Order: sequence, then structure tokens, then C-alpha cells
Amino acid sequence: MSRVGVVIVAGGSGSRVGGAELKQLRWVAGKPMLLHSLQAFQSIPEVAMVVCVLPKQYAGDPPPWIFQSDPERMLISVGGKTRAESVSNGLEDLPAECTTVLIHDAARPLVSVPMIRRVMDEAKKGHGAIAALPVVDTLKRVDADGRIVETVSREMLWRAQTPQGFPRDVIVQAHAEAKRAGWHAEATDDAALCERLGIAVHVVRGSERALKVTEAADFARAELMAGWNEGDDA
Ligand SMILES: Nc1ccn([C@@H]2O[C@H](COP(=O)(O)OP(=O)(O)OP(=O)(O)O)[C@@H](O)[C@H]2O)c(=O)n1
Ligand SMILES: C[C@](O)(CO)[C@H](O)COP(=O)(O)O
Repeated sequence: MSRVGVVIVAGGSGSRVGGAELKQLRWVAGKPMLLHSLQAFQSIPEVAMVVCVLPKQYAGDPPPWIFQSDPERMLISVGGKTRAESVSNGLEDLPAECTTVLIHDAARPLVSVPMIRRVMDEAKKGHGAIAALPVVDTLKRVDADGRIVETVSREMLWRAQTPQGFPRDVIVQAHAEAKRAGWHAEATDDAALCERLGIAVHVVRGSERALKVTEAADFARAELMAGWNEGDDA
């Protein structure tokens, strides 16, 4: 059986949210954001290890609530300057037995187990897989003055979320190649690293509930979403 390793990146500074407390450690829907994701992934028996990537100052002195998980299946790694660097550090610390890897943003606390399973099952087929949602609004490209330049077709456009899953050797190679080629730092997700190498990555259905807390107002949105039952769309 292929063992699954998870990297949860929580190494960012949350500059768009602002405030004194790091966003990924703040509470949403009854517990710290990171703990929501950590417990969701650990509830899946195939998950052998979850690496939580924390900013340097927290990695050596983690918040005590992080141990309200299965400590036998949890490791802490040190974050890097960019998201990609944090992912890369987490990948290095995953035990060798983990041949499939799921990568997730701590900033998406409401990830559901069915959504994780959709990504995991697709990645186990031997290619990349990401949670995503089709674009439903009409899209406009604008100039620097906010004047519309054109309407962009939304056909075939999807919004990327996390988790994103890959065979381990594939994503490790994609990170290594991106570092060599000098575009590692600019990648905003892991699928992008594979796309540039021509490695196949498929979308599976994501969820509106798995929103990314990016700006201060997103905390209120996440609280509302937490109480929303998506039923089969979870
Ligand atoms: N150097 C970094 C940057 C980001 N992340 C993580 O990547 C996820 C997605 O990033 P984002 O939401 O953009 O978080 P921040 O980078 O912290 O936010 P900002 O860009 O507003 O500073 C978050 O869980 C964040 O903690 C990380 O582990 N290491
Ligand atoms: C990985 C991601 O969450 C997919 O939507 C997103 O790209 C992270 O981007 P950010 O620039 O770190 O907010």
C-alpha cells in the first residue's frame, strides 16, 4: 500500500491579514487554523505522517495545542522565505516510506476529509492532482487605470486550491528543477512547478468551504462557512 505523507505549510507571515498574531495560529470555528487541517489529515488512516512547517521562531517552541493531534504522526519543520521554500523544507523531512505526498495551506482550515480523499485517490493513480473550482463569473482584464481592456473567456478556467497531491518522486524532482532553473521562488502553488516541466496534473472538485484566509475579512467568512453544510459537495 502506498503510504501518504502530508506537508502543511504554515510558515508565512500573513502580511495581508496584518495584526500581532500570525494568521495560521489564530482561532477560527473553535480552534487554531493549523489544528483544523492537522486533525483532518490525521483522521485518514492512510496518512502516515504530517509535517507542519512553522516559522523559525515557532518551530523550536511550538504552540502547545499542536499536540492535540496524534504526536506519533506529526513532525515540525522550519519554514523558508517563500511558500515554495517552506514546501521544499517539509518534503525533505517526510519519512522515506511516504511515496504519495499531499501539500496543503494552513490558511485553508476548512478542508474536508472527502475533498482530501478526492485529491489523494487521484494522485495515487500516478500523476499530480489538485483541488480546484471552475470559474463562474465573467472575467475582465483591466489596465492600470481600472479600465476594461477585454473580457476573458472563463471556459476551461479553474481556481486552484489545496490540497495538491503528487507521487513523491515527481514533486521532489519538480522542486529541484525549479531551484536549478531559478523560478522556484515565484511559484504560488506546487502544480505550477510540474506544469513547467510538462508533468501531468489533473483537477478534482474542490470546495467553497476550503477558502483561503488571505485578508482580515476572511476570518468572518470562514466562521460563516464553518457552519455551512455543503452536503455532497463537501
Ligand atoms: N514563506 C512562506 C509563505 C507562505 N507559507 C504558507 O503558505 C500558505 C499560503 O500562503 P498565504 O495565504 O499567502 O500566507 P502568507 O504568505 O502568510 O500571507 P501573505 O502573503 O499575506 O504574507 C499559508 O498557509 C502560509 O503560512 C509558508 O509556509 N511559508
Ligand atoms: C496554493 C494556493 O493556495 C492555491 O490557491 C495559492 O496559490 C497560494 O497563494 P499565495 O500567493 O501564497 O496566497
